[in-house]
Amino acid sequence: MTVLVTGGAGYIGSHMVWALKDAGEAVVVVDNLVTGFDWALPGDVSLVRGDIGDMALIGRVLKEYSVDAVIHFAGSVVVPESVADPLKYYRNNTCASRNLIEACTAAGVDKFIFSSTAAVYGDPKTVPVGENAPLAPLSPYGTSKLMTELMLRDTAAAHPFRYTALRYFNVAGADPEGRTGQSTAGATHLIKVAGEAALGKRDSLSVFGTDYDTPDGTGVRDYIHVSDLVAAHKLALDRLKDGGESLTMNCGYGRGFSVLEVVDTVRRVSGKDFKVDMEGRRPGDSPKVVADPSLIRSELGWKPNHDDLEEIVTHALAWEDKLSKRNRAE
Ligand SMILES: NC(=O)c1ccc[n+]([C@@H]2O[C@H](COP(=O)([O-])OP(=O)(O)OC[C@H]3O[C@@H](n4cnc5c(N)ncnc54)[C@H](O)[C@@H]3O)[C@@H](O)[C@H]2O)c1
Ligand SMILES: O=c1ccn([C@@H]2O[C@H](COP(=O)(O)OP(=O)(O)O[C@H]3O[C@H](CO)[C@H](O)[C@H](O)[C@H]3O)[C@@H](O)[C@H]2O)c(=O)[nH]1
Repeated sequence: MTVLVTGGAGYIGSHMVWALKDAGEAVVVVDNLVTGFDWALPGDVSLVRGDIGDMALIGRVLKEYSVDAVIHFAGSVVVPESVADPLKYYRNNTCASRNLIEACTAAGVDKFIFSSTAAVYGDPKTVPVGENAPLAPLSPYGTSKLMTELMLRDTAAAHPFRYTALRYFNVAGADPEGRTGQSTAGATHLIKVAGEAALGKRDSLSVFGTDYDTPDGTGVRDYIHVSDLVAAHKLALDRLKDGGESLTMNCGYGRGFSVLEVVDTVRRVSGKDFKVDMEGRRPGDSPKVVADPSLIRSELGWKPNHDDLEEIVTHALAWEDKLSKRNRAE
């Protein structure tokens, strides 16, 4: 029995594939390589290059590889881009996921794990935010993911189909063994951008918004190490295999750091100073988003091993350095 990882050549998906291989699971990846890289995958993993919205292709893959569970990472991920180009997000996140889910029900694949996001909460009234908080995304990205959560809920009510939706908070860092990391070209994520600035790949970093109602006026996020996130998926997969019912859970640590705290940490860990420009707020951004992780801890017995901003930044910088050497060698 094989696990299909969609978006497995991307940042988080490639970490998942390495972790599944480490656990001895058979894996097949479907990725169109729009933002992913085939070299991020272990050499012996099958990569089917194609679109998750292509039902005929997905149907063939589910059958040919005897897939019994899907972990669905493929999608478009940049909040401000979704504000500028909402229909891209409804096409590539909502419509493509719809087709993928239908292909699963048609093939009788009944276990599904979905990459949702803290962006479904928008600007939560209470922080840390629990799963029962009002869902009010501030961006088409968040709405496109919430719509997929709703499709999963309705599909599970109508078909023999069980899912786990994990609402990730801000994923960062890289594989501690240095096998993969975030390689996204033109990345917009704070820790990635700060790492690039520290290594001289960018001239400066912009801080988007300095007048939020937060201790230093900059946005606060719950940064979670990608390896802890991937471990939560493995626990969720095992739970579904044991017959667990559908669940939606936050995946974060329960504490937040401001943009300026992240910048300070990157400067300290790298030993490199870089220029920081104070700018206006970025469209679609929440002031403060921090997880209440009680549910995932109790349901999955999830215990993070890397809840340390310095460690997250250390691994992100180590990968950034490796990526520079790789790009120079090409
Ligand atoms: N990075 C974060 O902080 C974060 C937070 C919350 C949720 N997520 C979610 O996690 C998932 C993975 O994000 P990531 O940061 O690894 O992004 P990424 O861009 O590195 O990975 C996405 C992968 O999906 C592939 N892809 C995109 N559209 C596709 C399609 N239609 N068909 C086939 N392949 C396609 C890309 O080529 C890429 O390899 C996304 O669904 C994202 O919304 C990420
Ligand atoms: O160059 C930058 C980049 C970011 N920020 C700030 O840093 C914080 C984090 O921004 P990111 O772009 O790193 O992440 P987001 O919180 O916007 O979104 C990320 O986390 C979300 C979940 O919280 C989503 O799921 C989404 O996929 C993922 O991009 C925000 O306050 C943002 O304004 C800056 O000041 N400068």
